[in-house]
Amino acid sequence: MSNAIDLKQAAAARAAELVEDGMNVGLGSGSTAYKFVSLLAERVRNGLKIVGVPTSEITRQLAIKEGITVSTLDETPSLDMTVDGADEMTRSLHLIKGGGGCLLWEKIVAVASSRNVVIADGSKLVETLGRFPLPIEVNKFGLEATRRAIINTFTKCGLNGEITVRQTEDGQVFVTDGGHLILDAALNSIPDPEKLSVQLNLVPGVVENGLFVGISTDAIIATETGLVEWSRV
Ligand SMILES: O=C[C@H](O)[C@H](O)[C@H](O)COP(=O)(O)O
Repeated sequence: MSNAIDLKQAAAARAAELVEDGMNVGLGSGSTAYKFVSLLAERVRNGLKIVGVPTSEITRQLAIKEGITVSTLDETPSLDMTVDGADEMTRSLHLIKGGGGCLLWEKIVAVASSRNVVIADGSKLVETLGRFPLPIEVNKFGLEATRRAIINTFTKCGLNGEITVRQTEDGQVFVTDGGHLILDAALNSIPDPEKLSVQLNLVPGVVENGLFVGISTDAIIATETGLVEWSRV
C-alpha cells in the first residue's frame, strides 16, 4: 500500500466485509466513509440485503446513486452497525469528528447503533486528542455570546485556544445539513475529552461537539504494514 487513499480503501474494504445480510447500517461521512459506502454497494449489487441510514446529505445522495436502499432514523431508529471515519482517534477509541461538518447527524446515528466501527488510515491515530481543531456545531442565534461562553468553558477545563467560524472554500459561512454553524477550536491538546464534551454541551447555543467519547466500539486502521483492528474493552 502506498498512499493515504489506498489505506482508506483498505480500511473501508475490511469494514464492508463485516456487514451481514439483513442489517440496518449507519453510513458515515467523509472520504473514508464514502469508500465504505461504495464498497458496500458492490456487495448489495451482488445480493446483500441491507438498509442504510446516511449521516449527511452527501452520503444519502451517494448511497442512492450506488443503489443502496436508504432509510431514516424515523423509519429505522435502531441500527446494527455504523461505519464512519474520524479526524483523530486514540487507542481507547475517543475521537474528534466533524472535519466535514457532519458531526451532529453522525453522533445521532452512532448513538442509535449497537456497534460503531471507525475506519481510518494510521495518520489519524494520536496519543492525545486536540491537534486537529475541535469542531463545535452551534445555533446561528447569539453567535458571539455562544463563542464567549465556549471560551469560558475552555478556561474552566484548563484549556485555551482560538475559535474561528468555519467558512467554505469560496469564503461563505459554512452551514451544516441541520442548518447550524461550525466553530473550530484550536486547542492543541484535550487531555480529558469526556469532561470537555459534557461541559461544552451545557452551553446554550451549542448543538453538539465533535468529541465522540464512549461511542465507538471497534477500530480498523490501515497502516503501511497492514490492517490493525481492535475493539473497546
Ligand atoms: O464531518 C465529517 C466526518 O466526521 C468525517 O468522518 C471526518 O472528518 C473524517 O473524514 P475523512 O475520512 O475524509 O478524513
